[in-house]
Amino acid sequence: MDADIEKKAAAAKSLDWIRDGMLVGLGSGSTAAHMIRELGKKVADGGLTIKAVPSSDETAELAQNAGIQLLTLEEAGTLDVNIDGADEFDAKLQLIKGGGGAHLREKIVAHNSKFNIVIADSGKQVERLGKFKLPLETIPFATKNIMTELDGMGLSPVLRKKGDDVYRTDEQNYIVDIDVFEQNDLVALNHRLIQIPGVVETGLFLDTTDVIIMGKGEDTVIFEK
Ligand SMILES: O=C[C@H](O)[C@H](O)[C@H](O)COP(=O)(O)O
Repeated sequence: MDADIEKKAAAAKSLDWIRDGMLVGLGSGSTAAHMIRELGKKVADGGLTIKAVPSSDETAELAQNAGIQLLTLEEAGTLDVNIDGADEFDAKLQLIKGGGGAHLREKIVAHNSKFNIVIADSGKQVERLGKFKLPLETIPFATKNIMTELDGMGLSPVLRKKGDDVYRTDEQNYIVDIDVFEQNDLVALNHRLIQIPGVVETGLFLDTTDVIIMGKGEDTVIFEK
């Protein structure tokens, strides 16, 4: 089944959780983009009034074009619900995110939301996280040394590029992708990674998710905590 059909199905279903007057976190990536366009349609129809906080510059532009009223996180404070995509998820509702380099702001938005919904196509479901390389957002000043340290930990770091240039996040940091497939204790690993000065955030979302809506063909399957 076409992954995009499943992304659309999951995105459409997630709007069942949105109520009038809510403050909504908007994730990033192609699945979140489907959700934002659908949300925009509901707002334009006049049936729904919400305000939203975007998790990336790209999402902000998309949401503005969809007619969704945006707030900064500072203005919003705590959000009622956040809807975002994922690169991988497992049976414990643990995620790898950051394939699009947005996981720093995404994690901040998730942390500041009362309820977190993840939307994904069925190709994102895995038995064990780590086939997808784990993105780390790093401070440019420290990145070469961080990569040497990660190499010493056997994590095969790769600096993300965009064409011939080094990829820059919305916060103007770098992304280093690492191999965590052989790692048995992701909680301990995450803790160790975040302790390295200059590692700003990891793409491991281990305990933020409340519900995962997975597209399965044109239907959806729901996984709850
Ligand atoms: O940095 C990007 C985000 O974490 C996305 O939510 C993630 O990469 C999933 O993207 P997509 O829905 O395009 O597969």
